[in-house]
Amino acid sequence: MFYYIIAAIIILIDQVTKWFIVKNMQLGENITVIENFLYITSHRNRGAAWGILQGQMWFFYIITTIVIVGIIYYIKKHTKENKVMGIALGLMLGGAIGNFIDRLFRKEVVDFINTYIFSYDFPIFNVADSALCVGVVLLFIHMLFFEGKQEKEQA
Ligand SMILES: CCC[C@@H]1OC(=O)[C@@H](C)C[C@H](C)CCCCC(=O)CCC[C@@H](CC)/C=C/C=C(\COC)CC[C@@H](O)[C@@H](O)C[C@H](O)CNC1=O
Repeated sequence: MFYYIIAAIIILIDQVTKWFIVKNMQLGENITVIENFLYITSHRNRGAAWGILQGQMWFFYIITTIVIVGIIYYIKKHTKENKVMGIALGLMLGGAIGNFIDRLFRKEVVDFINTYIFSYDFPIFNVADSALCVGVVLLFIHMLFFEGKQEKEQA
């Protein structure tokens, strides 16, 4: 249950930040937060990461539904003993639903976090993307660490 609360908090923060950007910024408007590193830019993306598959909304609905069902199944099945796994899945669930809401009601995703990592202009993203990425990374770290530990115990 606790992991769904993490997802709900992510969805809330994601939707509130997107609502704020849509309400208070013109499309393309740019606010400098940290010169040459972090900007808030009002941006829209009708695709997935790096703008791939522009406009393929049905594809995104299907994939996101599969992702959401898969995460809920995993939360039910595998998070009795794995708290870290549960937190990772909760973050991913919140992120997936956050972008799903945008795709359903706006037919595009609102992005606004514009960073330059080592002067590479990383694609503009949002809170939902961040939660998805942190969740994915956490899941990999946990699987690497936990699987390793399990094998050691069994060995
Ligand atoms: C984060 C997944 C993208 C997110 O997937 C989702 O919604 C999921 C739930 C549904 C998708 C239809 C299915 C996954 C597609 C896989 C994918 O795309 C490969 C991703 C790799 C990933 C490593 C884990 C890179 C990261 C990139 C970015 C995130 O940087 C923090 C740049 C984000 C910007 O391009 C921004 O414009 C994107 C826009 O917000 C819409 N977001 C999505 O489609």
